[in-house]
Amino acid sequence: MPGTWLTGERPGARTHADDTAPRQWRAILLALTDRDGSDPPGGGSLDELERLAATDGIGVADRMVQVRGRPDPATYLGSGKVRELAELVGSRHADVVIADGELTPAQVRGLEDGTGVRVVDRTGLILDIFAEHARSFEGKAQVELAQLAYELPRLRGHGREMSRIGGGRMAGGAGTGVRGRGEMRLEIQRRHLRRRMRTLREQVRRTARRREVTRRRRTRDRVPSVAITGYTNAGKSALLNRLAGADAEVADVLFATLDPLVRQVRTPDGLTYTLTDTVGFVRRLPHQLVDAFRSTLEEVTRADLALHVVDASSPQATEHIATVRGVLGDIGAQDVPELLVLNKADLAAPEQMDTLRRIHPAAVPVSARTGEGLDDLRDALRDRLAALFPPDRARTATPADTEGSP
Ligand SMILES: Nc1nc2c(ncn2[C@@H]2O[C@H](COP(=O)(O)OP(=O)(O)OP(=O)(O)O)[C@@H](O)[C@H]2O)c(=O)[nH]1
Ligand SMILES: [Mg+2]
Repeated sequence: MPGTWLTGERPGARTHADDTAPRQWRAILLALTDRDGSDPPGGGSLDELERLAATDGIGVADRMVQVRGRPDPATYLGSGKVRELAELVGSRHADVVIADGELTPAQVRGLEDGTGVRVVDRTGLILDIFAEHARSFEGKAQVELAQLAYELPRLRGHGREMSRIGGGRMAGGAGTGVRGRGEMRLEIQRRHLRRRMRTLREQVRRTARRREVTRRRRTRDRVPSVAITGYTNAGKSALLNRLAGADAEVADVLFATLDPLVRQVRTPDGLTYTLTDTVGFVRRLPHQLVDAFRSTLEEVTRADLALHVVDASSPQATEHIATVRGVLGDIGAQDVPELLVLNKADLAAPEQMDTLRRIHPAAVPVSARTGEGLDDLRDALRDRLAALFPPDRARTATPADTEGSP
């Protein structure tokens, strides 16, 4: 499987001249920022990039931020800054440069030529993490699909810009006729990727269809469904474990969960509902992943209620809420009723908790760690479900009965 940028040379696989033991990869984080230093990307953004890097087993040697309105089309940074970056790479013994923004293939090449080390962007890093965490057949197929979508335009020699820069070098005189040999090889590679993508899409579609059948049966039986959603690392899996007595993987890394996990839960007054844990969101979630994971993400779209979990202890809690709602809108889940949960109440500063509660009066503060607030959450869930599924209707009506009625 063609992987992303680290395939075949995972961190730790390298040794340095002065020590023989394998060591962790070291990265320089790179960002462009507007003149006022706000967005993109403020400190929060590079902090998040650092967490993403750590999740992928990469340590951060240093950060470099250039104030610059628009990236240079060839080198991302200005040429003086590229030299500065190369010096930083050398003095910090860095192995890789990770850019917070999205780089064009030309910019990757420009920066790699300028620094002599591997250069990757945020999307490539996130794809790598997803590839490491994919467990199920479906998850792996989705990740590979996203990787191929990312790679397709990055194959050397693609596009108009490349036919000028690289095309001449690759095809120059080596082939016959109008198209050089390099260009033909490229076309074969591209065709191969596209064919593989079609196969993967079909696999993903088949799994999604199977899930759809199960879901339809539950709808017919009027079993309400609650989907846990939220930013990555918010504590979604921890909450599922608390509410459903499940044993979903809980880990202090980003994107620990990629596959939907469904559990049945009974409220104290006997209402049964399903609770689904699924993949978390992140700011600027790569569109290749949104496309590939659409059927997984749509678990929320089909749910009767979205349990939106927020890490209330994060300084970025408000941005995270906005990001999650944005992605939910993108996948067509904006009309699913939401119950907001302010998780990690044990960690959050009291002032921050007060602020969040003021802005979101209906939100329920809980701690999946200590269990605090869980009874309130169970009550809130019961009330919301009872409102959505009045007991008399739940027994008599079927979806077909209500279809088309006002
Ligand atoms: N202090 C504290 N830590 C929590 C709480 N809930 C979860 N955590 C921790 O936060 C980290 C992430 O928890 P998960 O349940 O894996 O988060 P998630 O939302 O499922 O994350 P992904 O699946 O990676 O998107 C873990 O280290 C948990 O132990 C809480 O209420 N308080
Ligand atoms: Mg999880």
